[in-house]
Amino acid sequence: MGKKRGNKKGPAAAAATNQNLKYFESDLFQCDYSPICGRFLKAKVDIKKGTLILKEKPLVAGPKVLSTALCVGCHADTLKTPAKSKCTKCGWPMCTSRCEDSPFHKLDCRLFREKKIDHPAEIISTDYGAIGILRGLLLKLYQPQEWKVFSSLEHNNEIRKKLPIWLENEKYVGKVIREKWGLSETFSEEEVYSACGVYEVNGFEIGDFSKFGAIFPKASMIAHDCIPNAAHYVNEDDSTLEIHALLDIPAGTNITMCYDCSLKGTNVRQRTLFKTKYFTCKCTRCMSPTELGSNFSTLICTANNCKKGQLLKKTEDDEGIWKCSRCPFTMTDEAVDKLLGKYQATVNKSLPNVKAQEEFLQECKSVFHPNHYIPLEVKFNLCMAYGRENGYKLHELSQQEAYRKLELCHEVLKALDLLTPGMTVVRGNILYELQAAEVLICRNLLESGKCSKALIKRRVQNALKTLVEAIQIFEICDPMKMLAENAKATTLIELKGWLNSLK
Ligand SMILES: C[S@@+](CC[C@H](N)C(=O)[O-])C[C@H]1O[C@@H](n2cnc3c(N)ncnc32)[C@H](O)[C@@H]1O
Repeated sequence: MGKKRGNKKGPAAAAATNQNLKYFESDLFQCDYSPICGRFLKAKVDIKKGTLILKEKPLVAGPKVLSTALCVGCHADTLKTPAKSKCTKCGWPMCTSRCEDSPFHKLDCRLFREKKIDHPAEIISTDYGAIGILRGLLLKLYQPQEWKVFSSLEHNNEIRKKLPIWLENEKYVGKVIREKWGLSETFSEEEVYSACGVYEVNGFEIGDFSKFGAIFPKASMIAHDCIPNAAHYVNEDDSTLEIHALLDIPAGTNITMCYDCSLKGTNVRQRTLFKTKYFTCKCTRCMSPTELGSNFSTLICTANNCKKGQLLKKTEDDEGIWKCSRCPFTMTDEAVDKLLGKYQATVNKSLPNVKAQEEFLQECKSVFHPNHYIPLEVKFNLCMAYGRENGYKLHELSQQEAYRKLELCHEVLKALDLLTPGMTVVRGNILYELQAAEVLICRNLLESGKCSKALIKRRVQNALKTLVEAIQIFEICDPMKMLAENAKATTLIELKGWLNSLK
């Protein structure tokens, strides 16, 4: 991680306090300001977990910087599915004439028409990636009220200016908008770079994750925390964003989201947050070397005469040295990152089945604490894979495999309870798999006659509760709503029926 980076807000954020904070308020929350994280949202009343805190339509949305060849209406990749049509008004490429109705294309369509700006002649052009930023800038010309909101959003220019991203913005956005499209009189350099920053710092990814970003001003006021109490989901059909409470949020408490990778270790989270949002998180989890006792980043000492001690980084240690708890062995941050990168690459690419994942977990034992995020990710994958992968069915699991699935689900849940408690989708998935394993075990036990009916009934009652909790989580998460409906219509009814028959 190298040197600590200060988070003190610069003039842009200070100026933002002069903006009408009321714009960002609702019955449930108010907007406040701190010199460390700028504006943030705070609960006005007690908010119960599962509550819909906010539902918002995008202020603007468009392709992300560096996107190539796409439909300017629906943003489909026209390299994969060639554009068959053109916008009848501005002539830019579109999949079909239906894409012309896209609300996102209105402002750029008007400008391209008025200024006679033609689409790039080349099939592959990164100019398309400047359209998202242009759409933000066009609020200045066509929607001044919305421009006030857009231009008040945090851009972190003071930090971005010193990073390679600034040159990338200049090459792929500044030059395209101001020089190629001839808009240097219309938009100053400062405005273009600030709009780039607003997208980077506040943008939510929707649709094809790598290509399409949107600005939801109210949601973007929510501060980051590595143990968040709220989460967002985007409805892909109408691009609305919903924020739900993952936990009970008492009145006066900050509403927080995890901007990225809550299920990674501190080194990875901090690096990603700085790279994408330009700040260093100082939440309680980041400040705790053991990540609040979870050992999510803890390594096992590999020194020949030790192999037992735990390797931790003291967060106040500027040099980023990892020290063994039992011997003088140390590792640098760079060496740790290299090690993590190597194991993460294996997890991402070369564990094709349950057997390979179980073997990998054995290998991990000499390097990582059992709760380290890398073995934990594999354990999560295994929870989902046992009885599901490659066409092999849940009821085909042996009793031993079902117990293994159950054990893994409990292990993962324990870590989630510490680090991402509440109604997260990950928790919903694990609960769903846990009840499935438990029900299978109970059916086998009943058949074998090795367990009393009363005990089996108690276990099935618990499995039912677990299933209900999983369904409640899926119901608030847009991409999982269908699964919730299916589970209610089938699994839940079957389980209740079975429980009734266990008299
Ligand atoms: C999406 S914006 C949040 C709204 C912003 N605070 C504002 O006033 O417009 C994200 C930026 O807010 C700041 N921020 C959010 N959470 C933070 C935290 N936990 N610690 C420090 N800065 C934070 C960072 O500058 C980050 O890049």
